[in-house]
Amino acid sequence: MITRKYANEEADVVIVGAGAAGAVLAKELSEAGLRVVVLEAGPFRDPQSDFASDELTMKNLGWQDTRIVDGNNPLKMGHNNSGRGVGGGTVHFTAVFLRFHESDFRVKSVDGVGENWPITYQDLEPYYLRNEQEIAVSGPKHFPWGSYHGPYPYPEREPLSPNAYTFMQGCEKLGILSSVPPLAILSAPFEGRPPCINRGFCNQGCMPNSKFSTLIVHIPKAMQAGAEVLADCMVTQVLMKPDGKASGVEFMHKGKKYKQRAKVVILSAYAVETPRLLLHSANAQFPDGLANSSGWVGKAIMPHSSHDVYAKFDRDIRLYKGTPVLATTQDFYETDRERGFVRGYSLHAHGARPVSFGQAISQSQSGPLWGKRLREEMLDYNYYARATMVGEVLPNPDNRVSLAEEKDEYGLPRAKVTFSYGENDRKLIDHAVVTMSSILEAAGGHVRFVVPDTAHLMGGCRMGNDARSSVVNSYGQSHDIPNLFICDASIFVTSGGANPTNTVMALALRTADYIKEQAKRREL
Ligand SMILES: Cc1cc2nc3c(=O)[nH]c(=O)nc-3n(C[C@H](O)[C@H](O)[C@H](O)COP(=O)(O)OP(=O)(O)OC[C@H]3O[C@@H](n4cnc5c(N)ncnc54)[C@H](O)[C@@H]3O)c2cc1C
Repeated sequence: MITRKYANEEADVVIVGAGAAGAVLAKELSEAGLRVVVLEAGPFRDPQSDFASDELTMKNLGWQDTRIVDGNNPLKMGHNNSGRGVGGGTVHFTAVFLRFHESDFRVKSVDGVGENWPITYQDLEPYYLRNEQEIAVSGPKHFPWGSYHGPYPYPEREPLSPNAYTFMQGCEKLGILSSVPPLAILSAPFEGRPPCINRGFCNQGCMPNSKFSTLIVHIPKAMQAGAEVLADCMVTQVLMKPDGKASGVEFMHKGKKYKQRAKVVILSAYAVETPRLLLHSANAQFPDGLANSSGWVGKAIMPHSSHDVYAKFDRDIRLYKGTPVLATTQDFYETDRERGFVRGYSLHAHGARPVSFGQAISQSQSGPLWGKRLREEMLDYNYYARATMVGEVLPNPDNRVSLAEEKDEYGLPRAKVTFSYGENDRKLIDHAVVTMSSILEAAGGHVRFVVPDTAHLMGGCRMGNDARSSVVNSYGQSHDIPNLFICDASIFVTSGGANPTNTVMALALRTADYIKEQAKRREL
């Protein structure tokens, strides 16, 4: 049994998923006086007792349910993708907190590929700023790329890790500009939280609370304002009324089924679970799934291409030291036609703990490594530096989330995730791998392993002005069902070449303002 505030009542808003977007919405809407219920599939963790400095144990922060993957480049799911639990992916994310560039919102006009967003950079700018101020992002006095050059609310992080120094050294030798990135990690005390002490366990959950997550920032504020946050509650269906509006959701808690009625339903369950929920909530009125008159639900999912380059040095680097990403370059972000492809990428100096190092090099492009050879290579862990790319992947409707035949423990069809790179994506990756290799070699290293990888899934319910070719409008409101909103990484139209969470949270703030306005005008 769970105790519930609105068991027999209609809440104003029910939010599915307490991750980056869901928690921002919960805070904003409850502080505006709306009666909010948040349903989160995973647990409500306490950083001090539930986070361990242990790579393997903390894999449980990721969404580990089986997904069926196919396509020419099947995606790695699990820890690498969504989070599961209050805070969602922000609990184990690396906290690189970049903005998208102006061109990201207009790729069709600028480069003739993909689709334009229904909003511009200027529409999101005030929300980026609000996010950065609300969580005291630390960053350089002058950030060289994009439209915003700082200053960030808090000073940039010091000291740099040896891996970051090495990356910066290589960049300097090649005339590539590099910088400390903006990070959602404190460089000085803020709201009772201490500055980072460089333990380096950001991807395992930050025990001292120096790294931002919505678990420790937005959710407590939402609860303070009256929001009900129910953990271990897996939403299994969006419920509909005969008039074609959503009436609430059905969810499971400890094997028992419950319903939560609400005036507004918001799905913030990330790029796999949101389309899955819409597709399997199909009914007689919406036989192809909810919000899917366009046929675009599940389509055009995009990871970032995220190949890693590992180079061996004669000196110690010690990839475990410090915050994982302390150096970056966006010199290759914008289209340069001479390179033979459009769009671009960011490069980060990126730390790696021993288990992920071993896993990575065992799957490098030069062939699988195991047994004695893997062990011997791993003994040299301390001498490796690593660079990683965040590469823009173009949207392709064939890359999609659909429903598999196989059922999960709730009797729901599992998500099937299909992904293949296109030609532009492959050329971009090749270019980035050469650039990363040159940087590490210029710093004195010898490239030993190139490891294919992906990160940050986006898309699957893209926003747009045309209801025939998009799922939601620019506020995340479904074109088909006016009281059903989608607000998470699934509404991205293109993927940009930068880590996405600042953009996810900026979109959530904008959607929250829109819903607050609607509530004021009693249009909910
Ligand atoms: C290892 C790693 C490192 C990353 N590093 C960075 C970084 O440095 N910078 C950056 O910008 N981004 C980074 N990201 C990406 C970032 O985590 C995501 O962009 C962000 O969390 C997406 O936000 P979201 O709200 O769409 O989904 P999430 O934050 O994933 O939240 C979705 C929530 O919905 C819940 N949920 C799903 N289905 C249901 C259901 N049916 N019922 C109830 N609840 C449900 C999930 O449990 C989850 O808590 C990283 C991600 C990973 C995995």
